Amino acid sequence: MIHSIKTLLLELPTIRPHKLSVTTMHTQTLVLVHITFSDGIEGWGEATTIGGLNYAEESPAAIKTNMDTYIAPLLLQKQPENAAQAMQLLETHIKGNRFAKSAVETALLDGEAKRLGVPLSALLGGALHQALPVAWTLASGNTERDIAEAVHMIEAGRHRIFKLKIGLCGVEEDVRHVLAIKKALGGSISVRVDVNQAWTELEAMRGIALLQEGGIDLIEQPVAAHNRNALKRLSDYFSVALMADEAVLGPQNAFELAAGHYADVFAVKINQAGGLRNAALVGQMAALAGIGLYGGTMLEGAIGTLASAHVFSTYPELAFGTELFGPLLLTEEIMAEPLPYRNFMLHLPQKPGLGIEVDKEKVYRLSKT
Ligand SMILES: O=C(O)C[C@H]1C=CC(=O)O1
Ligand SMILES: [Mn+2]
Repeated sequence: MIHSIKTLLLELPTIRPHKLSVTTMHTQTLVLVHITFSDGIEGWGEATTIGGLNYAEESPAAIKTNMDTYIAPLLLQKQPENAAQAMQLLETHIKGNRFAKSAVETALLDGEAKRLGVPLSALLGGALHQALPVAWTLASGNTERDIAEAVHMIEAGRHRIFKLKIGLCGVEEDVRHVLAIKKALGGSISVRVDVNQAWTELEAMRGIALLQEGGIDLIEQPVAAHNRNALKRLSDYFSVALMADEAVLGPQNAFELAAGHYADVFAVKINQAGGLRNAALVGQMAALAGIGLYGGTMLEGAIGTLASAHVFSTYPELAFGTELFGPLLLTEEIMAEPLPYRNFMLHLPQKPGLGIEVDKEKVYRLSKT
């Protein structure tokens, strides 16, 4: 039985300002869900978004309010027997709120996996990968600083795939910034860009042509998420891989995008998909449609990052790797031990549930409530 559900807000500083076309982040707010069960087992889940309401339609405050006011009381009253029943209950009575649902499902699956003594991925069919490549986002807003940061990451064995956030400056200025970094890092390093919806279709035609010519590997969400027809026209026209990110939501919408081949690659995010099993389904559908997969992040802390890693470990292939670097952007460690990042990869913990213990005393101390 579910004994208690608590939702905590933790606002943690980032290691440097993180500049996107939609906002500049100085902190990240983690919404943690802590479930205790009557047999003494505990489960943890997490939701994050980016820059309040700048990126998506659920804010941290709204996630907590809806958890405390609607979702937790419903689960405590109905006492679903497993995560699948819980998610069906929430689908029936709670419209939207994909991020909150993802956090709850993570906590429930963490608890179930601990009870069974298996890693969380086992409840999703089992892991096909024991380690996942992890990209780093260069977003300091300064070309020289980005190059120095990338060189440091390569030398430290941390990252050799870099994603650059663009879309704030003019197309030509952004392209100059990207190609200067590509040139400085050399041919063996993968450089990609994320436009976060900032370009019109005509700007995208100009920008993508120059980036393709300059050896950039992947162009993420160049146009508005709702403009799926433009994304498809661009994907059909260019040979460089185009990735849908903000456009990819839950399974229903991913099914339509996959069936119509609206992009070459999907960035899958557990929050955007509305949970772990949904994110697993989105990945399987994309794979069936011949669409490449990329393990996306909503800049989660350690809990959401581990949950995402368990999902992505079940994918048949991850042609473009992952960007599960969220905890490395934060100044505070909230787990009993840091996540195992080694040799440019995140290694999946083998212990039951998410696989790494939360530093409970610390998260309660840091939480605002
Ligand atoms: O992909 C996004 O749009 C959001 C996020 C992922 C990495 C990063 O730096 O920002
Ligand atoms: Mn993106």
